[in-house]
Amino acid sequence: TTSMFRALSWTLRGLHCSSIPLSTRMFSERADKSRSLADKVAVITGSTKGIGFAIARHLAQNGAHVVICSRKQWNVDQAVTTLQKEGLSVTGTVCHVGKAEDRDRLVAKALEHHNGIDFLVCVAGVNPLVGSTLGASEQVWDKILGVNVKAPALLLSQLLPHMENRGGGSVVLVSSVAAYMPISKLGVYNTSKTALLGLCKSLAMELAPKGIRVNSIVPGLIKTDFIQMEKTLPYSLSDLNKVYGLQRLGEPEDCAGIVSFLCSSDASYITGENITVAGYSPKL
Ligand SMILES: NC(=O)C1=CN([C@@H]2O[C@H](COP(=O)(O)OP(=O)(O)OC[C@H]3O[C@@H](n4cnc5c(N)ncnc54)[C@H](OP(=O)(O)O)[C@@H]3O)[C@@H](O)[C@H]2O)C=CC1
Ligand SMILES: O=C1Nc2ccccc2C1=O
Repeated sequence: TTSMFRALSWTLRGLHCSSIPLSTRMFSERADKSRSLADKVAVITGSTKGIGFAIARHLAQNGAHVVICSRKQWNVDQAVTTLQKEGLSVTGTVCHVGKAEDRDRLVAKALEHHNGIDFLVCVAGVNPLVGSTLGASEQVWDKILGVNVKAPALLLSQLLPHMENRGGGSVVLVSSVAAYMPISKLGVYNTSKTALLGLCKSLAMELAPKGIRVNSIVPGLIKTDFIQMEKTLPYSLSDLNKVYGLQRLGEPEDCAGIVSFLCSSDASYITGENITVAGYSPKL
């Protein structure tokens, strides 16, 4: 509960609500110490739109230098320009996370002006298939697992020495409630998002001795371009939230404060966690 309260405080800080009454002196002192991510460097994949863009903006508002990327140069240019105009420290490059040479370019970009990397947030994800799991071609399996599951691990392996240089770091993976509760006709995607939860646990264990924490966020339905294909499904996923939840769909910004929190020193004893951001709780 305390960590969720801190997470909420981070979310509100991002919205510049600095006048929140803090209940205890101890909490207040700790929060002050960890206010800033200044001098930290964050790499965020799939960050020119939607959830990744909101996370990039929030981390940068908290003082981090943020390196954004996505597949399309135009999207990168637009996103960098928008955030720089807001006075934020942001650079970017084209990177399709499934391509080794693109990942190399991203790492080089992140190291251009800085001598290490502190945070990696893996947001890029794809779902090219609406259809049955067993009807999926090998090509579809390779694409979905390649981008959603393999790429975060491969990119992290490239960034690892640069995180170790900094004496530790924080990694955040982006799964989905589809990991817990399969969405019909998205079987391969569901499977990839469940695999990410396993990846989170394994990496958390392997990297703990190096002081690198690995957590994941598990979004529910968030209003972005990604969910356009929901309209092709024979039912409305937002009904779930209407029955169990906070009676609204999520906004990309709903996913941002929790990531800044997980990167911050307030979360320094939290690793291997999967945190749902769905307006309802799909698990015990
Ligand atoms: N929206 C939702 O309801 C939910 C989303 N998620 C997850 O959140 C993540 C982001 O989704 P969301 O923000 O909604 O999607 P958006 O479509 O709004 O944004 C996706 C971003 O990722 C980039 N991108 C796509 N493919 C790649 C790739 N191969 N390499 C690098 N960048 C890429 C896109 O830019 P470009 O086209 O230039 O590459 C864009 O910047 C995904 O992993 C998704 O599975 C999870 C649960 C719910
Ligand atoms: O792709 C997705 N579509 C969704 C709809 C509802 C909840 C999660 C998701 C996804 O991750």
